[in-house]
Amino acid sequence: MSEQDKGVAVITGASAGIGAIYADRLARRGYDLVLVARNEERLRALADRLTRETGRKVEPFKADLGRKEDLARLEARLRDDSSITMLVNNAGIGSVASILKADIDAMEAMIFLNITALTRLTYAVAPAFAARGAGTIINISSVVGVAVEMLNGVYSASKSFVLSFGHTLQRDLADKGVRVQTVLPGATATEFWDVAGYAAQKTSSVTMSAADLVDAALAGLDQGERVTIPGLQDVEDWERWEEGRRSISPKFNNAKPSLRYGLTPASAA
Ligand SMILES: NC(=O)C1=CN([C@@H]2O[C@H](COP(=O)(O)OP(=O)(O)OC[C@H]3O[C@@H](n4cnc5c(N)ncnc54)[C@H](OP(=O)(O)O)[C@@H]3O)[C@@H](O)[C@H]2O)C=CC1
Ligand SMILES: N[C@@H](C=O)C(=O)O
Repeated sequence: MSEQDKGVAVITGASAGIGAIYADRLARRGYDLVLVARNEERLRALADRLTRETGRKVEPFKADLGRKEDLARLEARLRDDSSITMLVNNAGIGSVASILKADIDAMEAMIFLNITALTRLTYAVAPAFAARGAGTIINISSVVGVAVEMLNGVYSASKSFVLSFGHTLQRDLADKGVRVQTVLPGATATEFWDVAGYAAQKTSSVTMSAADLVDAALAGLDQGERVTIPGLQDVEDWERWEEGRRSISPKFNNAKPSLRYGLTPASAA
């Protein structure tokens, strides 16, 4: 790999929305690309345009990450291709339905794509990056991973998983030369909302463009942020939240239940 060569970025969910913008921006930053999604026609059109405009090598990789066989093909590629230097775990679907309206099979499929696929792809690439002492993993979570009551509960919980998983990846990979960034988009104007069942959100005054979202997320990566929340205006709000979470953590484990439960500890009985 030459000095200007950034290697290959694998982007899941690259046929539309946030993933397609990552593809554009990373090609312009000098990455060759592997673009993953189900819609091959869209992937090819994007790959042709980016190759024409940037001269980078761009490969469409048709895969339904909701299917184990397709996921396994991509896992193998991530394990075996030493030119891969970045994974953007972006593919995901959402819903606005409450538990009384949502279909359980659709929820299971969402869990598989948003959690299982993202986890398996990370587990495939992380040992290779750690062995090479370099690599970047970008996981797309959501602000609803924190503001969990805002959308469908399974969707929000899946994004809380991505945020928690990111914290421990950062802990486990910190001294291995592997960067891990977790991105929490707020409402962003993409087809996500057509799939989720609330298309009107795309034109709301608080909704960000996918271009602004990705440009801010990449600026956050450049600044060394581990968690990037493009819409949050004051980063101290996040820092206070994190400080609260970290300061309560050492207080949870205790051999005795709290006095507020009024129990006589078993050890004294
Ligand atoms: N838009 C928003 O407001 C927010 C989005 N996010 C997150 O951002 C990420 C990207 O979403 P966004 O760009 O908005 O949504 P889009 O619907 O615009 O894009 C989703 C992408 O994922 C791909 N995809 C969906 N299902 C599968 C599958 N089974 N296998 C492979 N690829 C799949 C789609 O391609 P194809 O159909 O061709 O397979 C598409 O490329 C998601 O993880 C989402 O949860 C987070 C917060 C807010
Ligand atoms: N983050 C968006 C969805 O995940 C939202 O804010 O609605």
